[in-house]
Amino acid sequence: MPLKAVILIGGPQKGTRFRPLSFEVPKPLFPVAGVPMVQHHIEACAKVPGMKEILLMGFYQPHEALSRFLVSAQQEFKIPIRYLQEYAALGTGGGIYHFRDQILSGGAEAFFVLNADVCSEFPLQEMLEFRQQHGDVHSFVILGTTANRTQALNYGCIVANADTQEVQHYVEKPSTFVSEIINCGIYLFTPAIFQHIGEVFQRNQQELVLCPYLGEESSNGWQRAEVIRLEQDVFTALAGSGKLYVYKTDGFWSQIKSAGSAIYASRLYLNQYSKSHPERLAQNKPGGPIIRGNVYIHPTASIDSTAVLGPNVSIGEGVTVGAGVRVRESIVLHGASLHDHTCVLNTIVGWDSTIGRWARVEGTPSDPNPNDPYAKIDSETLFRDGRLTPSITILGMSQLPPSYCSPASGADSPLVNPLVLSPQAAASLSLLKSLFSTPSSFLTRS
Ligand SMILES: Nc1nc2c(ncn2[C@@H]2O[C@H](COP(=O)(O)OP(=O)(O)O[C@H]3O[C@H](CO)[C@@H](O)[C@H](O)[C@@H]3O)[C@@H](O)[C@H]2O)c(=O)[nH]1
Repeated sequence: MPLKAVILIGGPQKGTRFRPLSFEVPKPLFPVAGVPMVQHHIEACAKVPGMKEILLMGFYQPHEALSRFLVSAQQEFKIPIRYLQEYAALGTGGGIYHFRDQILSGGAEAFFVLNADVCSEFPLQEMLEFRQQHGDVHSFVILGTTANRTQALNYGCIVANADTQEVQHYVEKPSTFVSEIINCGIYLFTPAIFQHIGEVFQRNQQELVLCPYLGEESSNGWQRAEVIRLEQDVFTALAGSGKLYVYKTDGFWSQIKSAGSAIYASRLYLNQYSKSHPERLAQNKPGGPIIRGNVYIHPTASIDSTAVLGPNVSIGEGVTVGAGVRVRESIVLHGASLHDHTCVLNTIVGWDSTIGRWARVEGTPSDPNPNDPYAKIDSETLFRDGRLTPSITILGMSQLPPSYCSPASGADSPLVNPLVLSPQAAASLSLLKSLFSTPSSFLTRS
């Protein structure tokens, strides 16, 4: 069966809880377990038999980093991968409706939609099989998992028939308890979904005709009608109609909203590597550093043989790790340098940062409650009850990466456009530059 996949990558106004890291690279390209966050999605989609094309959909201006990533992913996974840019944030349903012809081109009979900001085992094949067994061929499937009663309120909540798994009731982020089964942000649709999204679009348009002032916020009323949320506008209406089913997974799953959740997601993916990519996990070797648990080291990194790394450590491209260094539960991003005897725990060390000799950089883990099997990571608030929520430590980068500072090169790629920064974005980037150049020189003690 010809299949497609759409990965919703959002845009620059999204991912605010991921700052300052999302200022430097778009959040979907942030490395998790050594590879860009969305590469895990792409890899899972590329494995599904019949997959014809993978579409990344968002409202980022195309730029060099994204374009380079797409070219290398196409080569690695041997499947067409394109970026479709929304002219504005159209919501989780508006973008796929706007680009429906592109999604269905080539005769796709079904397609997956995946939120970029989740990490998962991505049981896509299982979702296909589940649909064969439980629904009719035109039914839609949501991937669901179990959360605890309190945390479920932060997600889309699903009430399903216990025998058939048909969704009877769907409420997006309810204010009181509805169900422990939550929406994982991974869906299997057939082309028939566009009729349902189309109905919402028509309704939005009619509302605009009746109440034209509704369109005043946006420069254009059409745009407002095109903003559609899959969850509130479509799933809520589909629940109870016999067309929407939930496939529950016990496999690992987490949102990646805050930078702290990137360390947790890295741990989940590194665990998975022992089965899926053992070659990506560092081994203890004579003359090499001491490895504890799951560790990813980029082949270009230079690690002193007396360093001790792990568990859950990802070391990026060109990183230098000196003698006697200890790193645990951390992500060290490309170009960073950890001088001799530094200790780095529960931290993200930003691109090109330098940590001076004997420095200790330590954050507080923001893991889910280990005593609750259904606990999810809490990434909602920086402050709770007026107090700063303890979290991982983040060192920003010491200078802006070339891909963000200079106009794009490589005119042969169709995606490459000169980067256009709005005045606000340019101002915040220069503010960041000044803020983050100071701490990393502070940390250098040679
Ligand atoms: N292309 C595009 N992508 C978007 C847009 N708005 C959001 N996204 C992408 O869609 C995903 C969901 O984003 P949010 O709107 O922030 O929703 P959420 O709070 O993460 O909740 C969603 O995901 C949960 C699971 O992680 C679900 O439980 C919940 O029901 C909902 O689907 C993210 O990957 C985000 O980048 C948009 O206008 N356009």
